[in-house]
Amino acid sequence: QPQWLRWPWQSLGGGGVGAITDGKESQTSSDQERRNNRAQQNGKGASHGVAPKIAVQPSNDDDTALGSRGSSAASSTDRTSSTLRQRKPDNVPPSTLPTIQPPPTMAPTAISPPVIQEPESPTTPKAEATSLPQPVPSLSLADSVSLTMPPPPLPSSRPNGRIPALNQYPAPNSAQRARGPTPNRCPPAASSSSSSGLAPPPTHSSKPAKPSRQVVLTPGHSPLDWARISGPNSDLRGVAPSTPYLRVTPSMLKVQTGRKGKDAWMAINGKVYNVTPYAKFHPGGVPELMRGAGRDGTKLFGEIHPWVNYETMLAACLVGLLVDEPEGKESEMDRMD
Ligand code: HEM
Repeated sequence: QPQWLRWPWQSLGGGGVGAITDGKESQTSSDQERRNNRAQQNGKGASHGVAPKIAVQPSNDDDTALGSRGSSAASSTDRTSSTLRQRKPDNVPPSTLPTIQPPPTMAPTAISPPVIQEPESPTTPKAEATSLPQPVPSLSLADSVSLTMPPPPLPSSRPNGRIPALNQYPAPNSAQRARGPTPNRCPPAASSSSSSGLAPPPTHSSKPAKPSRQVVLTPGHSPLDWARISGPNSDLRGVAPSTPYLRVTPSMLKVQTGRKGKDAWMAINGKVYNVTPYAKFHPGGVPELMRGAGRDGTKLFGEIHPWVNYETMLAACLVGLLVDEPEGKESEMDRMD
């Protein structure tokens, strides 16, 4: 076995340290230094306490020994493989050769050859990248026209040909619109006729504000309180629980006025409700609600607040359906009148 292949413990010279050399390399001295640094980094990275370390010493007589082989092309070709190969030196004495130090825990016969990988270190020179620049795509405005998304369709291309009208908010039948504009947001035309201030000019699109006719409800009678007690499982009809929905005639409705110990029934759109439990929760007050008691309040209700969802609010109070008077009964009632 040649001396240059022996491991340190095989008692080469230099204090029992074996030698590996880069041997017939074809680099300049600066290339050699870079490669040496890399080899030392690889030795650290690959060791992790297991793989043997490699310490490569520069061989200054490479160029003289190799002569014309020291071209840059040959150098770049050998660069990757030079750290993996162990080459026989030409004229280098053993004491100046690179050394391998096995980890102390490994037995001499169990040592595998050092594996050195090319590092991905950012310090590694990447001269090839700069010598082969990537073509940069041109980004002129004219070129990008065909690459970009088409513009959105114009408003005139809407299916019904109409743009959603923002002036339709709030909805025409909403409470906000019925109450008029928000106070201090759009002053009346009379006060804004002067050009002072930042208020926009009057639009004349909304009615003048009506004074609210809502009353102050007694504690425990807020809309939330009503929602709580009139839930889906509530029965506030005021009739026997097993009673089916009634067919309520006008004569039956007429006596349910809320007076003389009778509950107040009110018909709205063909349904008859017992509004007595709701009376103290009515934001318009009890007397206003009682205007529709004992009769068909559909017209009255619709004139004041057609947006109110009475069907949901009074579901627990539904007594039955308003039906026509039977023929005989009607004639009898007419006679009584
Ligand atoms: C036909 C009989 C009724 C009359 C005469 C009447 C009258 C009124 C009045 C004058 C107001 C005040 C409106 C305002 O703020 O200026 C009002 C508000 C209200 N009423 Fe009635 N009401 C009747 C039936 C009902 C019924 C059956 C319900 C419920 C199911 C109801 C629910 C409400 C609600 C929720 C409000 C507040 C509306 C809001 O703030 O937008 N009303 N009502």
